[in-house]
Amino acid sequence: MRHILKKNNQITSEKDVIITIKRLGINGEGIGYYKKKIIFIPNALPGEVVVAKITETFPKYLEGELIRIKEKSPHRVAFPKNVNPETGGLELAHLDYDSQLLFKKELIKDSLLKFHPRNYQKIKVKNTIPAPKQWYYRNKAQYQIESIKNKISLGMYAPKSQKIIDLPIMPTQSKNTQKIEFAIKKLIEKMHIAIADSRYKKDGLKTVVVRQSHATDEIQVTLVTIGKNIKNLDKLAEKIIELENVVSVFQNESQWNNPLVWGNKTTKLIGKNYITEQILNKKFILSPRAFFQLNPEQTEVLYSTALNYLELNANSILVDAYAGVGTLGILASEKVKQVIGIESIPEAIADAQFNCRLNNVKNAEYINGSVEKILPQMQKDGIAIDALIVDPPRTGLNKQLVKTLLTCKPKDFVYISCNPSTLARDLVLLSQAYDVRLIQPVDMMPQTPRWEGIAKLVLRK
Ligand SMILES: C[S@@+](CC[C@H](N)C(=O)[O-])C[C@H]1O[C@@H](n2cnc3c(N)ncnc32)[C@H](O)[C@@H]1O
Repeated sequence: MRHILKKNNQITSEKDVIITIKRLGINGEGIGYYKKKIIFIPNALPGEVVVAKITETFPKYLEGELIRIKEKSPHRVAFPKNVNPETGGLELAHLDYDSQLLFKKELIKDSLLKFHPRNYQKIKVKNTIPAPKQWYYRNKAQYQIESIKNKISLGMYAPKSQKIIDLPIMPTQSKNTQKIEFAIKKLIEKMHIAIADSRYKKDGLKTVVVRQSHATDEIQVTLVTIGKNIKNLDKLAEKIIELENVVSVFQNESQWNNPLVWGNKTTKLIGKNYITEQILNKKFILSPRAFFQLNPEQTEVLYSTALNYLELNANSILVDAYAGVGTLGILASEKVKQVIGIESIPEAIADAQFNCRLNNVKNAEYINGSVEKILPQMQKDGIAIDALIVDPPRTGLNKQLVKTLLTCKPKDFVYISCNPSTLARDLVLLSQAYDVRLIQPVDMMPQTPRWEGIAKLVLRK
């Protein structure tokens, strides 16, 4: 047994243990048991017998680090070559792709079993739809930047660490977005741009976001800064826009006390106001802060599958709740009488309204505000909703909102979710009035445990 000094200066023991891995956890870690206590071991696979080091002890569970594999899973594949194994976002890269798809089907089945919405045993969970590309699919890179002893690092934090992996090779990130991040780092070094430093609360550059349109190749760069006046930032923007495919550079201002990457104020430094993306037969403009799926090719599959689950007709009033830049509503607009979109970010609403004009859509209206406030108001105003799409963030639907839905009762209802736990939780209440006909997982993020799926709900007669 070795002894280590922990972060909180307590001496604890650290020892190697042999664990049989039973299943994968929600974050893709192997799960086993040590002395009847659950232990999470990243990079270990079900069926494997591994030697692990216990790294953290909590009252209800342990965390471990994989030291050696004694018995290997037949589903283990080689981790991509030349990639730093500390790089985050590749939690399942050591598992073959068919098993990744199965894992994503099992994730939602496990959540249904945990929360058991009405008739959960009868809910049909379909096989996960595979992504067209398993590698190099991500269209947006959001890299942090730091300068320590005059050495600049631009990249992502290693999991559970404050260490930035400098210019990581990310085999899920599109090659162009990586190339532009690398080129921007060189410019920052050459032009001596100030880097934000939390130790001395020194203002400067904090994050470099590069997003590329799959349809047009246009690249939008956003420089997130702490503070407004960063010396030579405009000159840096002039250099960045000369890089291949870059059409605009923005500055987003954040503050030290902001726990999020993005601050509230975004201003254009140079170039176009937006980039244009295309999904199926419709075009969408994207301003820097607007949400857009990270895997554009698979987004077409996600959206067309979701819309096919709705029985829309020329008399339908469709509500697209959590509308982003209006994608789903605009794609459905030809089939319905009216689309009403609800979205909380004002810039996304402006994009959605522009997108309607761009696609000559005249029967869609976008309302800025929270779904929790706008839907009850619509109900008070006597607007009868025939069909509803909700596509909320990971937290799922607020309980009060679910109660509103149970009283306004749209006949057709599709729930797009990025979190199987909150989906299963919300289905408990929703299944009081709705039958959950099926759940279709769609793999938007190969090599990661990130989950996306669609639930089709039909009002019970
Ligand atoms: C998962 S995204 C979906 C966007 C869009 N449906 C798409 O696929 O591009 C969730 C969206 O909901 C918005 N949002 C988050 N909370 C909200 C709320 N309480 N009310 C309205 N919109 C909200 C976010 O700004 C984001 O655009």
